Amino acid sequence: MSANGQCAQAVQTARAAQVEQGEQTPMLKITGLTKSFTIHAVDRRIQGCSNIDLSIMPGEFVGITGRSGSGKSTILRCIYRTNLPESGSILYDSAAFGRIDLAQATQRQMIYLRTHEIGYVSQFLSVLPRRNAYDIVMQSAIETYGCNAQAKCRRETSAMLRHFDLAEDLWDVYPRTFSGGEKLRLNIAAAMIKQPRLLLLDEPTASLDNASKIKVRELIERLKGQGTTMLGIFHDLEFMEGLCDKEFNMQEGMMV
Ligand SMILES: Nc1ncnc2c1ncn2[C@@H]1O[C@H](COP(=O)(O)OP(=O)(O)OP(=O)(O)O)[C@@H](O)[C@H]1O
Repeated sequence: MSANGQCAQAVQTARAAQVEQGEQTPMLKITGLTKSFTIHAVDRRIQGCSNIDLSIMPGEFVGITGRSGSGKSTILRCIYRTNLPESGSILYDSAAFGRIDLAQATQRQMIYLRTHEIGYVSQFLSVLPRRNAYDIVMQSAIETYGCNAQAKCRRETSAMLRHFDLAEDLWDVYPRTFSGGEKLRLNIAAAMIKQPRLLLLDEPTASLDNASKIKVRELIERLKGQGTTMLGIFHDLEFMEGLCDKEFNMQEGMMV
């Protein structure tokens, strides 16, 4: 068994003991998270988020709302570590590493977690060069099911692309030319095929029509049913209704 496999087994045993003793720990516990940005060109400091405390239990769906620029995405980017937190801790209950502070984790640990445990869907697709739409989702499937399960990966990839109504004549096209909604649907398909333990959703319905929003909602409900823990930012309050277990509002970098 690999080192990661042994580590994951030890973590599972410890977790089972906790559940037996009725001490379920949060999947994510953020304490005092602060992040500001320095814009050197104008010698200015801009507050992203300030002194954020937030706990999410396993399987919970937590929603964050708030005005544009209030710091919502900064929190998600600190968890995913595309922003390096300035202070505070982000304790994540990892399957492979046990309790790990994402604010302090190494790059190698973060790459492992992004590949296997933590998914991120943003309103923007970071397009990979020379990868067509099918290959992008297929790559996520291979990372999930392994390269020995090619047939299953192909089946799941096609099913996911069809679920999000991505026209088959776009499957072999580089997504650089896609519309905003097509890019977003592809992004969601690639993230959701992984069935991550923790899914971060940064306005996943921003440029979708109603039919696509319903499909996103269906998939979120399915993931929730499977026990995926989710933290999502939404402007569309109607979409959030009945979906979130807890809801927080951000104002000027603080959670209220
Ligand atoms: N990389 C960066 N460099 C400089 N300033 C940044 C950077 N990222 C975010 N900010 C600033 O931090 C503040 C919070 O940004 P953030 O993206 O978290 O807001 P938001 O609430 O997600 O907004 P929106 O709803 O419009 O996406 C904003 O004032 C923004 O200009």
